[in-house]
Amino acid sequence: MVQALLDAGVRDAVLSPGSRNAPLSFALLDAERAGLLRLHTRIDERSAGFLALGLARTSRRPVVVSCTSGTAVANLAPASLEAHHEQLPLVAVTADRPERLRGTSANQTTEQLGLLPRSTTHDLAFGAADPAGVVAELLRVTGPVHLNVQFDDPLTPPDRWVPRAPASPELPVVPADEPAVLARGPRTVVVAGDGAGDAARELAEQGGWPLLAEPSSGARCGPHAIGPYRLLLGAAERLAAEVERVVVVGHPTLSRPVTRLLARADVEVVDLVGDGRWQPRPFAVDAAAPAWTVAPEQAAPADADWLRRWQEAGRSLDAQVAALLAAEPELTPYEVAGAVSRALGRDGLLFVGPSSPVRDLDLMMVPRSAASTPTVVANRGLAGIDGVVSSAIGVALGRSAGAGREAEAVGTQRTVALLGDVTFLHDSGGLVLGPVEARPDLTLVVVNDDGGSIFSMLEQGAPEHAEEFERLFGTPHGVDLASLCAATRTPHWRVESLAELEHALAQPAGGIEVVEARVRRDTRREMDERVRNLRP
Ligand SMILES: Cc1ncc(C[n+]2csc(CCOP(=O)(O)OP(=O)(O)O)c2C)c(N)n1
Ligand SMILES: C=C(O[C@H]1C=C[C@H](C(=O)CCC(=O)O)[C@@H](C(=O)O)[C@@H]1O)C(=O)O
Ligand SMILES: [Mg+2]
Repeated sequence: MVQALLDAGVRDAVLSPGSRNAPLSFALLDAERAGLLRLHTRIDERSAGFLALGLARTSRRPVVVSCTSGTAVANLAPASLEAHHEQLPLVAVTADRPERLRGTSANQTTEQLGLLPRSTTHDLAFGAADPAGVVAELLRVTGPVHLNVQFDDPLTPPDRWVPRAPASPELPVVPADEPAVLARGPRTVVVAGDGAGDAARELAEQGGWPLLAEPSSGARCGPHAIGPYRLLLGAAERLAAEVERVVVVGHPTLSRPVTRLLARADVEVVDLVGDGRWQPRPFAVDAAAPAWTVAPEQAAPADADWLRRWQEAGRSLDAQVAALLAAEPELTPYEVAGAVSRALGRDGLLFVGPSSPVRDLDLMMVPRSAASTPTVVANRGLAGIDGVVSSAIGVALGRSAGAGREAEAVGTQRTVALLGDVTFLHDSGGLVLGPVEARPDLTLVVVNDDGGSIFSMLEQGAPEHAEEFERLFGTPHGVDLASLCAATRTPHWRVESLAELEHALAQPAGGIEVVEARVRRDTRREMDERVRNLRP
């Protein structure tokens, strides 16, 4: 089975300890000893799943996560769900008791098929005829896979196994789709959500249209990208009212003004479907194709000033946001996001957590040239706050040279993560690594406002809910992150000012480190309102 996984392109495996999965554990170690894969062990299966997800994201290979039977399997569900919504190749190989024990009160025995509901599932009977064929077939699907393997005693191998070097599988080459032709036509904007890719930027530049690109779109660069687009789409914004057509690419998830724009009855929506991961759309679509190109012979856009007006308005708002923040007496979360985005160059990679950090980055990440923009990735499939520390470690490891790894999937410079304090606490167990586990260079920038500030800026943050807010939504915790990091001997640096933060970012310690930026949460709603009320 492990040989089949190697032949299918697996080069990383994450293992959580157990007895029932011992046959697999020994075989995975044998494969590592043969230099054919990297084995990572993690105590917590939920962290293991998200570590594997991060590895799959940047290595662009299927990654195995393996565990014992029982509740361990259910702990892989969050990462498997995220893998489904992002169509990432997560291969859960779970150990099970033999079928004859199912439905009995045998120890650590439950119905494991279906525990990972959005995964292509196969139940492999003990001693099955052709496990390799099963694995090879399973790994041809896109998205998460659940291979449930019944193991029977004895669980420890009589001798060691010597795997053979896998034939390097030709990673599937997806043929480029023949693009459909799009008239230059009306006042158009291109919305690039998570995973959109460079096609969104290229189309916007072909059409002469403004590009409204989220940080993890892979398109937030070039002269058409409008940084503070979300403010320009705000309620009272004239430019937004003039939009007649939207080309939507990738998975937009960040802001209600974009959701409202896509839902407008007077706006034509053209969908660049790509690989179809996010179909069907939650809004009406007037035209869809896997690829689009602008008719070269078409006349110039109906409104020759359309792009220039967006660019000027964007520059005006950028300047106003900078002035507003400069007048703040203390470090703000917006400045943290801006400093982190400036700290990375072309080959840098930023993993951004959900909630306010990704939205602050959406406002503050000033678009640069395509040649100088770092890669930005996030778990936007379901925007969970779970597993973010582990996914960030996995993303960093997936970039580094490993067993049998070809050239870098993405960049070679440093990896930084930007996440909130509640998100960090939710997976601080991701910092628990054994003494021989591979450790990447990774700076985790934790924006600590002692709770969940996102809720302050939503309906539940309104003054009428003030009495219940902290207990139900703010969830202050008072955790001392320095002590928490000390427990795993993770270097920790607390900063209170922009200068300190920039200094910390310029001095990466090597290995996994935490830079804690202390900011206020009690002024967030009011400051957010002032930002949203800015007008070009
Ligand atoms: C697994 C999961 N649980 C709960 C939520 C709901 N949720 C979204 S954001 C958030 C709070 C995040 O707080 P923090 O990480 O500190 O970010 P902040 O908004 O304070 O910057 C919560 C609980 C979620 N998205 N995923
Ligand atoms: C808190 C959760 O997620 C919510 C976070 C923000 C979303 C939102 O409305 C952002 C508004 C904006 O920036 O324009 C909200 C939403 O999509 O409605 C998310 O539910 C959560 O419960 O996970
Ligand atoms: Mg917070």
